[in-house]
Amino acid sequence: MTDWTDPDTFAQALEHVETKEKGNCFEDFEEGDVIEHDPGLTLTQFGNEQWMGQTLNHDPAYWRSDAAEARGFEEPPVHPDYLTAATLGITVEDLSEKGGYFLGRTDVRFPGTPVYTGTELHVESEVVNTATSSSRPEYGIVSWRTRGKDAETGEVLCSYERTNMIPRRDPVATDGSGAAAAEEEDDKPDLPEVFITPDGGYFEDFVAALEEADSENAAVAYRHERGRTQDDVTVAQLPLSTLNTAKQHHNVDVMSDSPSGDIVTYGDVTRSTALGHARSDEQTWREVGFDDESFHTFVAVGDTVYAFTRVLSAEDDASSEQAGTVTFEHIAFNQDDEPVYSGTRTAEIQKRSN
Ligand SMILES: C/C(=C\C(=O)O)C(=O)SCCNC(=O)CCNC(=O)[C@H](O)C(C)(C)COP(=O)(O)OP(=O)(O)OC[C@H]1O[C@@H](n2cnc3c(N)ncnc32)[C@H](O)[C@@H]1OP(=O)(O)O
Repeated sequence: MTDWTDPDTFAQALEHVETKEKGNCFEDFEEGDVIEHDPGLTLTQFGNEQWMGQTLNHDPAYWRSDAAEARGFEEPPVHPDYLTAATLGITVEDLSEKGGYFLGRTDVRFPGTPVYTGTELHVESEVVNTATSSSRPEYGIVSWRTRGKDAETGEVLCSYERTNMIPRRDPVATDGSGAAAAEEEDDKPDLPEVFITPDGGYFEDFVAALEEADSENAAVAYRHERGRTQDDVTVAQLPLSTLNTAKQHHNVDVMSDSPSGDIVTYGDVTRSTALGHARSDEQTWREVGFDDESFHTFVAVGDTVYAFTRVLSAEDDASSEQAGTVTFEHIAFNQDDEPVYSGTRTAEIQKRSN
């Protein structure tokens, strides 16, 4: 009788069997397709606190009732970074589990916030674009519009457009024009002469720094001191806690043979950590949205995520008298000073006068 667990026999069996595949390839996506994601999760206090704790998002309004009430919340709400990460995590099984990297995201908005713990999340995505990668014949580039909804009321809580590389079933011939164009780019830096750091983290501090920068060849740009070295918790545990099944985060065996050569940090962990560092140096009132987010290179276990901020504009038009609106560009970078993430963020920042 054949012993299927004999190593030689088993190796032969493995060679002959089919693998029941998970996820979809590039060819499976067509513009206009709408995908209702089956996974869903309850946004729990534990999940919220685990995410915020590990990414250094320690703003007391999300942890303590008195601080929450002082900011106009009924109770400590679900953090927008956790809501975003959970919305995306739920989509991975259908959209990107096959592999291929999260390249970028834009138009991240929270129409239904504040969201409180206990809310059940139901997510759907629509394919908005499919494109050939001119530099990587084994991949295509797909963009989806995703909406995370309150499963009970249908209210949209979080919405964004995201772009990934997705493996093709069949590689195509490409002209390599993408890479060639990149090489031709004139990359002479055009940095200002002066870099200004705001005196504090209130709205008025950002306004004053921008006014100072306006009068000379200067930018309001600075780095944050905190760093967070990536470990098993941030790389594997946090994405799985959002039901993100991307093999990039938890399958060392498969990833040893991939462009990164190792498991890598979930893009939402990288950006939330960098944003946590930035927020620790400001008086946030509310998060408004994020645009033009890009993931430039991999972050792996042992890498340290730091943050750099450039202040782009400040307007006195917030939803509350107690705050003003500030737009930032945040760049997450590693221990070798390489940018790993960048994006613009609009947030309402408390006024000192209140
Ligand atoms: C949730 C999740 C996974 C999931 O979801 O399951 C994750 O968290 S995973 C971890 C987070 N993620 C990363 O760790 C990736 C970091 N990144 C890189 O390591 C490099 O980016 C690369 C190795 C992937 C590629 O390297 P690279 O080939 O040198 O990169 P590029 O040439 O810049 O991009 C190639 C083509 O993507 C086009 N492109 C780039 N960015 C955008 C954008 N924002 N929108 C639209 N198109 C874009 C580009 O225009 C080019 O197109 P062409 O092929 O046509 O030229």
